[in-house]
Amino acid sequence: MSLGKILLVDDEPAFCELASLWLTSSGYDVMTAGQASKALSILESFDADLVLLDLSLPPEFDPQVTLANIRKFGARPVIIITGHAERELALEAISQGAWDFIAKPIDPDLLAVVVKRAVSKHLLEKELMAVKQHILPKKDASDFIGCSLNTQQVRALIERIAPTDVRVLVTGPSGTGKEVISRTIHALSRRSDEAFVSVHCGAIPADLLESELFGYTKGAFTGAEKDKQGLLALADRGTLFLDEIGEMPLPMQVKLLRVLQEGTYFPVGGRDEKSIDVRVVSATNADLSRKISAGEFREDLYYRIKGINIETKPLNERLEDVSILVPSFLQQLSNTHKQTYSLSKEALNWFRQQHWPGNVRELKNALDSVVSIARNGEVTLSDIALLYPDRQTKKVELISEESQAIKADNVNEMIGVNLDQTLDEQVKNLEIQLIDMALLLHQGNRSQAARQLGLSRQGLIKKIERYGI
Ligand SMILES: Nc1ncnc2c1ncn2[C@@H]1O[C@H](COP(=O)(O)OP(=O)(O)OP(=O)(O)O)[C@@H](O)[C@H]1O
Repeated sequence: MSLGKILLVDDEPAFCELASLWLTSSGYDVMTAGQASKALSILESFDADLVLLDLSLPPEFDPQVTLANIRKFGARPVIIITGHAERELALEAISQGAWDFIAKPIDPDLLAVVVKRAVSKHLLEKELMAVKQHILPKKDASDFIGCSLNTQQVRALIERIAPTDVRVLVTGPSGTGKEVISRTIHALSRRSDEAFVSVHCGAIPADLLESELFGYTKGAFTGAEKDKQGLLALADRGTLFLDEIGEMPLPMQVKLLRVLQEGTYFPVGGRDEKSIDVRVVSATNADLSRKISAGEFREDLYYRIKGINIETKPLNERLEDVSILVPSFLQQLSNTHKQTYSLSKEALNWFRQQHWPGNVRELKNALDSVVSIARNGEVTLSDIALLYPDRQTKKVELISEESQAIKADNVNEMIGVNLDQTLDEQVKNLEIQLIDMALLLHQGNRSQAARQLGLSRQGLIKKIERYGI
């Protein structure tokens, strides 16, 4: 196993060859470069844990130029190797961010110690970062992606209620992100270190649901050869996600109601009452009021699970979100496949102009498909036409009530994402665009636009002045 990756930057081929042989035989992966610019391009594909850098490099052969570029090597340690052994230069190199300084001719024993220390430090830092990213709780609801007012409101609600223990019912059409919302609530809650247990109430056969949820004791039924914990026990201290709760059979609804009222249950066949501490988040695309009227869903259970209701809208009522969803999913695909994907402007417009009856799930699947056939990672309209020959690029109307006056094209032109900009710049641009949109919708009436944006009239005027709208 390699001890780490080292990039050696020196313009003397003989030294490069010798040092590289020596480091390789000591267990490191080594690449070499004769110039700083070449070294930087190697780093794009070779994630070195250490850079060994000569200070006097072509074309300038000026140590000051090399010193000024040290930060371009990123967070990895840089050890300066040079014939210029002056103390001044050494100190300057360290002040510019170098890890250490070794003078030629190099003592191999000293190099071995210094290299080992620097590589270990960097590998430990990388490990620590990975652990931190894994364990640090997320602080916002940005996993629920979108820029429409509705999506922003949902995100704000998630962030407000996640830290409480209130029960949540997420309703809305299939593929609109109900599970994303539920997982985000868990991730932002004080229970985030505990389990998020998902139960698909419609997918588990009715006669198995009780034992799946409550577990069973040995001998409870034929085949129950030993005690088995149920999903409720697994979710203890965490979050229980009851997906498609509208499909839960009535007899099971009665039993669930008892758990929610008492916080206790009996495993199937068991006499020992178990206590449970779970936060319940439920989701459904069914109309529960209609189901209650039809006698298919218990009203008392409805009020037990409802707590706070978050409602998701169909994607075609918030088509602005497509402009943010597509680049975000594209970025996720690039990360997963370790390849850069991009989308031509026309292709992005095509995505903005579809109706997406299957909502975000359909949009995401369509993007997955076209990316898989795109040449050189760039998705074009012709790739889309190959997979969706019947879906022409056409103008669509936004159908949300308050947006009826605006053509989708207008909105899409107004809401743009640019991943090259800083977050602050993008937030500012988004604010300007949303204010523009609200003013347009209300024919310039600032009071109505402010109400729509959830601002006071004075607050809106301040923003208009600040942004020079
Ligand atoms: N706003 C969103 N941000 C990020 N991803 C989303 C969003 N909405 C939906 N998705 C993605 O779309 C797919 C479907 O989402 P999800 O399963 O949460 O929908 P759902 O409403 O629970 O669907 P169903 O009712 O069919 O279970 C997932 O891949 C999810 O990651």
